[in-house]
Amino acid sequence: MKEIKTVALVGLGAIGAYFADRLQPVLGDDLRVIAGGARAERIRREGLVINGKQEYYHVVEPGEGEPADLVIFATKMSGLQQAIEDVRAQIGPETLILSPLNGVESEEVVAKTYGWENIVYSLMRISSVKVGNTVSFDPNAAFYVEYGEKKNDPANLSERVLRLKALFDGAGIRYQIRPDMLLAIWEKFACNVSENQVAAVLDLPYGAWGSCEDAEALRIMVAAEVIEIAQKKGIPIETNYARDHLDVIKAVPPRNKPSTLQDILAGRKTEVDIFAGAVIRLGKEYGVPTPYNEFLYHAIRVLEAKNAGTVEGV
Ligand SMILES: NC(=O)C1=CN([C@@H]2O[C@H](COP(=O)(O)OP(=O)(O)OC[C@H]3O[C@@H](n4cnc5c(N)ncnc54)[C@H](OP(=O)(O)O)[C@@H]3O)[C@@H](O)[C@H]2O)C=CC1
Ligand SMILES: CC(C)(CO)C(=O)C(=O)O
Repeated sequence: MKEIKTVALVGLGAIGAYFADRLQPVLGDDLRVIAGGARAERIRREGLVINGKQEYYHVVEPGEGEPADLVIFATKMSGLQQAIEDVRAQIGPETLILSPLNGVESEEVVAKTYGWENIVYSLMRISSVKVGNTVSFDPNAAFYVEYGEKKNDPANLSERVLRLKALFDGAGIRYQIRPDMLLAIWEKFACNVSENQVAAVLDLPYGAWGSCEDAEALRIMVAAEVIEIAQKKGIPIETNYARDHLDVIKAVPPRNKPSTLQDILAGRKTEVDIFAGAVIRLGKEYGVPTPYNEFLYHAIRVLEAKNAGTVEGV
């Protein structure tokens, strides 16, 4: 089995920092952080402070270098297309690709340029926050990557899943290889669409779902639209998935905030287009009405407009 010895990471933000933190100690300069222009200069000059520790990385500019064994996309969806172009020199016929962004579309976007052949499905079950040049996540929390082929038989994993497993084991990156990765991605999507968006509109931390019945009712109503679309697509998600997920949510520190609320509070654009935006589009395609997501889409756009200072009188 061919060892993964070189990794190109594009996106050194909240999620990218988690990978960088774990991969640099085992790969050294063979972890290449891909960045160009002012961003590259800033990363070279300032590095990144991860959980209080100053770190510096081997920065490789777009167009430089040679194919890596693995490319990890860790940008937001709004930056993914540019990242796809910037990482071109790092991608050869054998390069494995992970794009653990939220939403259900990142693999498709990457596949439009590089094909499906080398893409391994993935998502992040982690809560990480980047503010300025510092990233914080609980290093001891049971965070993990879910990854794998579309279908995975634990007794007969594919070679590339095993190559990634060896890398993650060596680097101390926790993971789960789910038997059905499309199911895993849609379960996470149901969480993000309901938790992130309701929390963003009502300014709620994670503690709300287990302690406030009305907040919980909204979470379930919004998730139901995603679950109905997923079931129409043939994804075997349980009708009660969101309700049953409450036990997992209760284990999240009650003060934690989903990333969409963090974006609103920090005055950044949110990822509403890959949450409610995608649900509305897919709802039309599969004949599922999505009124709660339509409401949330516009509500979050209003919050963005307030942040941008374009709502008169605010
Ligand atoms: N944060 C979290 O806890 C979780 C996030 N996710 C998902 O992971 C994805 C990434 O989120 P997150 O890490 O929070 O986002 P961040 O905004 O923290 O990080 C994105 C990083 O990508 C960099 N970037 C953008 N374009 C390029 C490019 N062309 N070349 C190099 N670097 C680039 C940005 O640099 P710059 O700042 O210079 O623009 C930024 O550092 C999202 O889809 C998110 O929903 C999933 C689970 C949890
Ligand atoms: C942290 C987590 C898993 C919460 O839904 C997330 O994906 C986010 O905040 O965007």
